[in-house]
Amino acid sequence: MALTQADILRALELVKLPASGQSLSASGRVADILIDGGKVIFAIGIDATEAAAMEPVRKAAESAVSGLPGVNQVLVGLTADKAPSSAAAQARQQAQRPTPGAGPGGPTPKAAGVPGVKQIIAVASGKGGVGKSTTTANLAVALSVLGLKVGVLDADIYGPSVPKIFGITGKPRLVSGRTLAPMEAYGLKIMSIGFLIDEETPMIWRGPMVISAITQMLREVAWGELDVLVVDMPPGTGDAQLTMAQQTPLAGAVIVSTPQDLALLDARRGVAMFKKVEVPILGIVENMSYFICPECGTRSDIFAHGGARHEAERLGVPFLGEVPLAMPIRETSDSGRPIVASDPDSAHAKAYLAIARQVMASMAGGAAKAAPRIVIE
Ligand SMILES: Nc1ncnc2c1ncn2[C@@H]1O[C@H](COP(=O)(O)OP(=O)(O)OP(=O)(O)O)[C@@H](O)[C@H]1O
Repeated sequence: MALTQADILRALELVKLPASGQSLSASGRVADILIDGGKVIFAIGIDATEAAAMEPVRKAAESAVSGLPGVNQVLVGLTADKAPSSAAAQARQQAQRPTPGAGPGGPTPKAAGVPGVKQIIAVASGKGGVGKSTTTANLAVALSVLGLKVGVLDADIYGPSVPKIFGITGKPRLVSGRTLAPMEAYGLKIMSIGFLIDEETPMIWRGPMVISAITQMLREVAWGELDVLVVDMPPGTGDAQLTMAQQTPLAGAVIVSTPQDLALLDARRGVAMFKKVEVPILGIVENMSYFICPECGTRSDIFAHGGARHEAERLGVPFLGEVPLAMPIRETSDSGRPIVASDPDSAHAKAYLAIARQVMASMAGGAAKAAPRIVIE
């Protein structure tokens, strides 16, 4: 007999919520049950502040449903559509804000959220394809060249490309229990959501898995001691991105944009999203800013370069620097050798190093505190 949603809900009657003792099925929190042959996927709705407390419930739900006849794979995600209460957000903010004047190389800031990791920063973009992952990778290598211990967490559920940019093949190995060893490249510790989510998992099922996957990548990876963990966020400003920004103990966010008007509108939305969850903006990077002809050396400002600098000024957030549209950046990024690692003396690598210095300065200064209120038009 084919499995039905009623079978799933019956199995979930055995799973109790820790606070109330109510059964998970009766709580009304189970949503989006999808049954595909022997594969079952569903979400458990939570308040964003409950993520850690509800993780055992998620695991119990997974094992209860795994026990049903005919089930051969179960994926359960926690989803939060409510922002954490403002008191909780404030407490989180205070705990994470770097001590004034303390960069990642300086005195240890208070609770960074993940043991051993001093600061976690996000690299985000309001839309896809603007070069966010290329920027993440080169910024991470540049921070390491500047003397920091750096990790990269690829949280781009829609197109995890960090393994490719760093030329990583294979999967991380288990070190103990559920703890995974990060992969390593160019002296960085690297973990990607691509290692955890099956490539064939349809996009609509990825959203519900976001919180569990992020929690797992933050807490169940042996990161060791890091000065900074750079998170490559999924592009855009939808629910998945907002949930992720809430669930990751971020010290700040870098927004990548191209100079086009449309991309800048998206960048503005990105800035607004982080403000909403009270994550400081470290600044905006203008990628594919201008083009230098490799034949004649002539510079062309294809999209009226300088738009992002102007936008940053308008929004009252730091402008971190510009990166040209350049063949060597694309070639090295697409062949697993980020340019800052493979050609550190090139002008392009220097552009990323200058941005990394700005990011360090922004982190040390507690980011854009005096930014004006942002209204999305
Ligand atoms: N400054 C640059 N010059 C030339 N090519 C670039 C530059 N930045 C990124 N690229 C290229 O553009 C493509 C998209 O870049 P990337 O994957 O970093 O973007 P993304 O914003 O992370 O995309 P997605 O939204 O798909 O995750 C890649 O082929 C990359 O090599």
